[in-house]
Amino acid sequence: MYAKRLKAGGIETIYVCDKPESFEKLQAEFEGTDIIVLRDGHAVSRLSDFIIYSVEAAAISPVVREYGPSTKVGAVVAGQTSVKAPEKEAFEKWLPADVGITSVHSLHGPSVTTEGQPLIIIHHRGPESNVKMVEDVFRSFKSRYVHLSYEEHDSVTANTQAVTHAAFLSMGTAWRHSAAYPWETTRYVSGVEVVKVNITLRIYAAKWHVYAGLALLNPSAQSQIKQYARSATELFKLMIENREAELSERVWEAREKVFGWSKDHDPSSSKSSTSGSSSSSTFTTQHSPADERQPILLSEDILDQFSLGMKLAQDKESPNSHLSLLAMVDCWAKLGIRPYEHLAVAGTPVFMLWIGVAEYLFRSPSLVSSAIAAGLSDRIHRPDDVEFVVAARGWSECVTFGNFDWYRKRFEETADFFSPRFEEATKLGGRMIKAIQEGQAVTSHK
Ligand SMILES: NC(=O)C1=CN([C@@H]2O[C@H](COP(=O)(O)OP(=O)(O)OC[C@H]3O[C@@H](n4cnc5c(N)ncnc54)[C@H](OP(=O)(O)O)[C@@H]3O)[C@@H](O)[C@H]2O)C=CC1
Ligand SMILES: O=C(O)C(=O)Cc1ccc(O)cc1
Repeated sequence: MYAKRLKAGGIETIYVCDKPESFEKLQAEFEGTDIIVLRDGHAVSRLSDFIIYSVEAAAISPVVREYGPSTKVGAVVAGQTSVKAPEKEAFEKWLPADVGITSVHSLHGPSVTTEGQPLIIIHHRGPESNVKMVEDVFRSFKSRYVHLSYEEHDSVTANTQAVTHAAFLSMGTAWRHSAAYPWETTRYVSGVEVVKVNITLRIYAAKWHVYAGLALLNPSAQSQIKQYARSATELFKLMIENREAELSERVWEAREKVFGWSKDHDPSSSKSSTSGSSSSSTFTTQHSPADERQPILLSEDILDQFSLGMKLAQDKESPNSHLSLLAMVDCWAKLGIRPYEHLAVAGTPVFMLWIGVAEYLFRSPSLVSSAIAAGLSDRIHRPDDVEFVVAARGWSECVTFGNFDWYRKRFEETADFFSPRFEEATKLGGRMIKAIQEGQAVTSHK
């Protein structure tokens, strides 16, 4: 993606390489373009003024160790790695001292437009003028530059990506263990359920190592994923033990802490009432911009257009505990995560949609009450909730254990289950993201 878009954006000379054994394959891929394919990283490093390592996070150290010493004197080196702790260590250890380090990270996948998306720039070593050079290289992307340190990068992406992916990965694992395609039941074919299903499939259709890297190698990610699993487990126990008062208190407190809305406040219906400022509150409320902004998601009717399943006229909505969402907001509250602030700095499309789904549920006091009631009494979703808790715990253990092979196996088993619908889901999901982002752009320009 970078080679092709940078070329299209006017960068004159671009050298690329893959592993030496993939040289011929890469030549075929770039045939007819002006992009110059070289045999290995030594050849690229000796010729280039700006070098971007775009490899798996787990491979960054051996790859920089091999090719870093060949870097041209005075060149600037970057990585596109999604987690920066291992990249920083590898660059410091293996790059010659006369080489600058100004790294990057585009916060989106290759099928999304670069325009308006955050592009993190990390200036770590070398003259300040290198930052301008990097900004100029990427100018044609029309991305939004965000300047962070290596450490700030890993902290913000743990908050935005790691725990969000854990939620969608758990949904996928739960559906697989229920041996049910969500679009074949009547329960996941409309409204916000469409977003849950499409994003889950989008993640499972992508490369396992991207998610494994940012979950297993980011120092802040493990504890957050563990808290998400703990939140899901504790809320579920309150549900099945029928501890209504405790469940309600916990959910409403989390709503207030994360969104700034006190229990009786419905931001959609009474714009004038104050939010999150109840003096009886025992929480320090976050003065969230949630109250002043337009909702992230589109209307339910529009979301229905992106469904993989069909809603039949006679289908009655059965109430859903939305355990995955109650657990997310509880987890954000427990960790003091401020989702809107992180979204504004460095949100990915997936994170934006996930906040949108949580916001949709938590905006409406009646939907929150109905989710709590469903959690306590509904028997239709409960088997899915059991699978969800087991799945969330399983992903958390896998990440804590830090084993890439285990992660890959868990990921690929569920990916295989969903693979027949990947093509269609990726197209639908892409259109859905575009529609929602365009809706956002329209409302933010009003
Ligand atoms: N995909 C996404 O949405 C995003 C990804 N990123 C990050 O970008 C980086 C690249 O990801 P992505 O392009 O998606 O993944 P890919 O799997 O497509 O690319 C990784 C490449 O690195 C090559 N590679 C692995 N080991 C070596 C080695 N020893 N020497 C030379 N090349 C090697 C791989 O070769 P081979 O295939 O032969 O193993 C592969 O071509 C990752 O760190 C990822 O986290 C960042 C933003 C978004
Ligand atoms: O939006 C997301 O969270 C994605 O899943 C796509 C993605 C994956 C890896 C990155 O480093 C950046 C974006």
